Amino acid sequence: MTASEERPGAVREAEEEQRPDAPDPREPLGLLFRDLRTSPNGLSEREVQRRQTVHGPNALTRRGGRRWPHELAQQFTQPLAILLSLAAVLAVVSGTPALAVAIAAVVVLNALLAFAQERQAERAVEALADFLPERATVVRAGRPREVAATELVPGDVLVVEEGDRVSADARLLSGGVQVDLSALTGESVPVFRSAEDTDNPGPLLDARDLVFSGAACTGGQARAVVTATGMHTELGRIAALSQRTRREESPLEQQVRRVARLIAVIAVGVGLAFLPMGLAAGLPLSAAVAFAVGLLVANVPEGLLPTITLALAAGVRDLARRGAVVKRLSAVETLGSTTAVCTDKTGTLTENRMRVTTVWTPAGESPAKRPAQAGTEVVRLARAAALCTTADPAAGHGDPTELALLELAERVGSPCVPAVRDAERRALFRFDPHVKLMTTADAADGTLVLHTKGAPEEVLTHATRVYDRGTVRPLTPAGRTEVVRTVGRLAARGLRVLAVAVRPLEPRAPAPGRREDAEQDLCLLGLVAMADPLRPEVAGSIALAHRAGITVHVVTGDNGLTAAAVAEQAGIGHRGMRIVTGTELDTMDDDRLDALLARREEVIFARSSPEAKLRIADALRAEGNTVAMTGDGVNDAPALHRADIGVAMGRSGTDVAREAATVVLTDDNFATIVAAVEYGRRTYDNIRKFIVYIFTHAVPEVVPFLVFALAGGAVPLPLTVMQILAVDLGTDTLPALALGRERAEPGLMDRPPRPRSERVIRPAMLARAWGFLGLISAFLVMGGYFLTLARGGWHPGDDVGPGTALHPTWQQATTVTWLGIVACQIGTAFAVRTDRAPLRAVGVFSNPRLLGGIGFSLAFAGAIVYLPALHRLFGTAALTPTQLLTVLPFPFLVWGADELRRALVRRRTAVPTGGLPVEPVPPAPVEESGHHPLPVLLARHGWSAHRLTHALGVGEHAATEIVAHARRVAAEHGHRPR
Ligand SMILES: Nc1ncnc2c1ncn2[C@@H]1O[C@H](COP(=O)(O)OP(=O)(O)OP(=O)(O)O)[C@@H](O)[C@H]1O
Repeated sequence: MTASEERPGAVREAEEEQRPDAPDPREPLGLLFRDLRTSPNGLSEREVQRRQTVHGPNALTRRGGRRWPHELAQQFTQPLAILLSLAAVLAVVSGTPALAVAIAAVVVLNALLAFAQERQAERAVEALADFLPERATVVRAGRPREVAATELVPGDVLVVEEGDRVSADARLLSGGVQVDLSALTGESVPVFRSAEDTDNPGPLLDARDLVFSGAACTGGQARAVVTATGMHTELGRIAALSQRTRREESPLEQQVRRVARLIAVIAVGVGLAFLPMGLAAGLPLSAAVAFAVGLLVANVPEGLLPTITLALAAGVRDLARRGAVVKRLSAVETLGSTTAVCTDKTGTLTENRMRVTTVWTPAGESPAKRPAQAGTEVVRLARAAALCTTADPAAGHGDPTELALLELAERVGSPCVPAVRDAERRALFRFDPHVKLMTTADAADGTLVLHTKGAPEEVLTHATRVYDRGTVRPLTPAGRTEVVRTVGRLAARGLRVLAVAVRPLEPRAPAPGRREDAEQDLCLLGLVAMADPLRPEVAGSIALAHRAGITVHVVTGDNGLTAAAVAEQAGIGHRGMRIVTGTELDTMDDDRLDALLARREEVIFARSSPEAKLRIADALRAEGNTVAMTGDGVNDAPALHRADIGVAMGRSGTDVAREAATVVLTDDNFATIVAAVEYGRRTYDNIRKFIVYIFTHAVPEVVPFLVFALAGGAVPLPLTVMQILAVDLGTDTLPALALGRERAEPGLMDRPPRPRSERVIRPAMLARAWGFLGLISAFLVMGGYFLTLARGGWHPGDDVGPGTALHPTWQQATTVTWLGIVACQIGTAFAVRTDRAPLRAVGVFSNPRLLGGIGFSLAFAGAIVYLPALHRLFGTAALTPTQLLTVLPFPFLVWGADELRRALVRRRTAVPTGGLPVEPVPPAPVEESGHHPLPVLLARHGWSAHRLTHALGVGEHAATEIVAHARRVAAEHGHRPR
């Protein structure tokens, strides 16, 4: 059975669309080269350009059909929309068609708004692809070079390596690779594909010498000729058939949806309960029903969910601009609750710009500055190290460690030309992060020499001899000790140390086929130590992370002392630092690992394997942490999946890691992770802000009805249902959206992380919305209403019905109530901009969107109050200047009251509530946690006297007070003394 027979009919149709001249990828290689008009040397640039015009870009185009009508229709079947539609039907039945039309308008407007916002959110996520252009290595005119994956054409010769994502369908020419084809087959176990396996009668996807676009290469290396690109690839055909999958709802959105439904149920209950009250107050049945419907509409938070989606999408866009590409909307909220970050060292904390600073051979240590200074030992070492590389500076690719070694060889006067090096190479065992070694077999004067470089302890394990001043002698225990001591000394300076060794093979002996055979009986040449500067912004970010209560662990393949020195420079380890090596971790059971991490010390996991990351992520999560974990290699993918937030390096990372991650850093920088946490917190805070804002208006909308009902007919209705709708859907919409883009509140990163279990709507928020801001607003608007009535000569019980003398006064009074609500909501918008801080701390005019939104509200309100055409619809009347003046102070009163409340809250909890405030100071020497009671006390909370005085410049007396305070704060936050 062939591949096409196996696949469904629709696939076959898609297949028929294939270009008639497309060659069969399984035909003999010679024929395939002829049909594709190419050769193992690849195409010329000119030919590539020509083919690009013929075949178009190598990209998938969406052919999912028009889906928007379906998506729009879905908005009308949401429970809240159905509820409101029922309310509209009720309004028709009760004889108030205007209200029914208004509610229907609400439903339609809301659906349109939600639809537009959903699409914008989707587009924000889709647009992220632009931030992560895929690259591919191709051989063109005989030379390998990196190009954008979209530029690939059939006939290109592709180089596929571990960690790459295959970007076109291709037939292997040489080598073998392990590929994960799950994107095409759903089967996640990697399969081996080799140029040698050419006998493939089965389905196309099973052909053992083919690789396909969308596959991830998890091991090996191969060259392959591209047979199909873009929509003609197997992946393209699947994409052509598949529908766009619906975006998954984030936990936050789910929570809010549940709350919105709950509130809707309450609203229905309240509406029903007030129906008899309305009747008792003397209303006719139709008016009572309209009144119940009004209450219902007032309480249903229709606009909440789309506004949240939009705020998250805005967060995604802002983060992308800041260098963190977030692949799921929900990641924005998870980022905000991060409690632990596990970071790589090289490239994330450091710049990944290596330079060899010291070379050690048994002849001594040398700074290896100029050829003249380099002895023959140094030159021999540098040459061996340079031969054991795959980097090519001219082609613009290569591991910085290797680039540094090539540069060293050049510096000491023995440059290594990559093309010659590669031509002389007979075997290559790439750097393996598990064994931490790399070995090559290179031809030299008719014989082969094995060159090995790697982590010193690993090289030492496989070395039996040492090259010492012109002679080869056995590596004695004393000799080993000296090497180990030297490594320790260099590593303690923060240098990355590699050992270099060789083994010449017997004349005419073949290159070893297995790594184990190559890496044995080595002759040690010496050590190279390289410096990799700390990124300048890292220390500040670590301090910020500490202030925000986030623990930073380093998980590195490097030496513990090197990592500790770098960590120390970065300020990691403020509460104490532990170094755990890979071997120690292997012997540690899960309970001990949990106990270690529960101590809240920062841990350096040195010489760790990628699998260790998975264990560490699990242990941290078991401790209740929200874990962000960085990674760049193929083997990091499981840990990136398992962490709450997998962070891949966009520049240096492999495609596989980028795919597994939730966040991709386009600048590989640790500082961006902390910035992303800050954005996450800010977005979450902003969502809470507009929730408070939207909830607040329910009170001044419900209270007028209550007063009316409870007054038993003595007080005329202060607010009409249409007026409620004008607030909910007119004046409140834009300010709510604008609050979603509010700046960060000062102290945002001085708070401890939000516990995972905490709900987005906290009781304190409801208390503030309903019990404080809402009540004040209700009090003010009712005051305005009665004042207007009284000024017009009204007494309780007077008839204000149409045709009576008091009717115009009543209309003006309801207008005052309505405008009062609008005014109070303006005050509320300013009040909710901060949760604790005074508004001046963020700037009264610092959110131009909000000012614009309020401007719109005012214009809308002006139209409703003064445009006669709208008076009938909304039951409003033009106000006199005096009446306007009644409403004028409302925003200031609401806002001012909340400023006072916040000032009181701040006084009650005067200290930053976060983890203890920490300055980026050098870690205290261990002896300091000695016998003096003060340091002991401080150390219990992660502080030492030295650090305290150093950080704050205070004397011992002040320090004592601070410690006492620190203890109180720590106790309040559940930090038990250790
Ligand atoms: N290209 C290489 N060839 C040989 N040995 C290497 C090579 N790169 C690194 N090493 C050795 O392996 C050790 C571990 O390197 P690895 O790349 O796994 O970790 P790292 O990059 O230092 O740490 P991190 O995980 O923080 O990025 C290094 O300390 C070095 O001794």
